[in-house]
Amino acid sequence: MTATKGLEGIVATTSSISSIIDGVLTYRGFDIDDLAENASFEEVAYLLWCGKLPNRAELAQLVQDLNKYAAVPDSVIEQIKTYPKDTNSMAALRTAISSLALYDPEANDMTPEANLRKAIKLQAQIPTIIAAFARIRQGKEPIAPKQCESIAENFLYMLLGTDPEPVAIQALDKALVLHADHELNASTFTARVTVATLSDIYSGVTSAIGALKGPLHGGANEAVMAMLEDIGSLENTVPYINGKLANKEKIMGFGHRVYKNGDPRAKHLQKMSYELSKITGNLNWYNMSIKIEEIVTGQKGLKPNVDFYSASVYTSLEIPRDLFTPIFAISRTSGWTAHILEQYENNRLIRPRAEYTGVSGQKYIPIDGR
Ligand SMILES: CC(=O)SCCNC(=O)CCNC(=O)[C@H](O)C(C)(C)COP(=O)(O)OP(=O)(O)OC[C@H]1O[C@@H](n2cnc3c(N)ncnc32)[C@H](O)[C@@H]1OP(=O)(O)O
Ligand SMILES: O=C([O-])CC(=O)C(=O)O
Repeated sequence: MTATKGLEGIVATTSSISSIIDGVLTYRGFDIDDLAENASFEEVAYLLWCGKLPNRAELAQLVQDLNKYAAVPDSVIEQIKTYPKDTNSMAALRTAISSLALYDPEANDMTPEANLRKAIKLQAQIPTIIAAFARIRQGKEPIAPKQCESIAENFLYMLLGTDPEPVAIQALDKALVLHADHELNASTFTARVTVATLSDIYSGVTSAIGALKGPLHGGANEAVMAMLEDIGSLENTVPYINGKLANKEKIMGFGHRVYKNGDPRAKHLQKMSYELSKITGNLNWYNMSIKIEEIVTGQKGLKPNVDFYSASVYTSLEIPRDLFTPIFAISRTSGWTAHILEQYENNRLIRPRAEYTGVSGQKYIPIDGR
């Protein structure tokens, strides 16, 4: 038995949800370029869960359900109030999502109808939790969700406390479409492994959030912004990045396990970053990002991934840096839960093998003899 480091190139499951063959990302057969230009996040979530685009009545029903479930149990909000004020935002989200299960009477109901309903509940409640956490740590009361046409609008409203501008709603909605699913990425694989033991959907999403948190995966978008802030100016960009590359340090937001010729989502986020920067009148982050891309692609051949330009997009939307990865989680909840439903439909325990590299033949020595 020989191990493949990082399971690179291993095909671990079949799935009909999304595909990244030949550098083209599709959700249920629809090209991401088409969806990014035309679909709302709610249409995409429906597509991922149900395998087809919703008609008007189906979409209206989903929006109604998302509004119905968006409020989070008071006990969960009270618990968030007890978190230390400097809690890591992904740790807070992970803990709060896990505790949601305690208050859902159908948490352990494994019927397909209950599981789809729980997927919709999680999709509705995760934005509310993140916005509540963000306000509570500032000493403010959380804002209850209102009846909205979109998760993007409701989230910005609950986070910022004012009705968001249409341009901000559209930008966040498009970012959610772009992040919704991505074949067997690390967090989705994690979710599938968890529920393949026939554990519940809350356990699957809680595990997935833990995997998304890391800077080699979803945590990279926050790390990109930290890097931009550390660089500070366009003049400092070239020496800073050259220094990192000379030290063989990774540049966050570049490279990908599967895409070697570029991530098809990055161009959309780059365009959004430019357009939003023009509106805010601050092109600094965008110009620095372009310069970084020039250097990293020029010297290492590495292309920006989905996390790179999303950092400047979210900053233009006045979203605090440590909420970037939780926003990724809002979007990816649709993909995680679609994969969880698919796993349940045709389940088998996921249990690979390890190539043993330890010592053998040891004999027990009584403790006083060691
Ligand atoms: C939503 C997402 O999850 S997208 C990915 C988000 N993560 C990041 O942006 C973090 C930065 N990028 C990386 O760490 C990697 O490119 C990953 C984790 C995304 C993919 O990793 P892998 O396929 O395992 O590639 P691995 O880390 O082995 O890198 C291969 C080589 O390219 C180099 N490399 C890869 N990414 C980078 C980078 N961002 N900056 C500099 N060098 C890099 C590695 O140092 C390594 O070089 P070596 O062969 O000389 O040792
Ligand atoms: O697929 C991956 O390895 C990471 C990624 O781009 C994603 O999760 O969107």
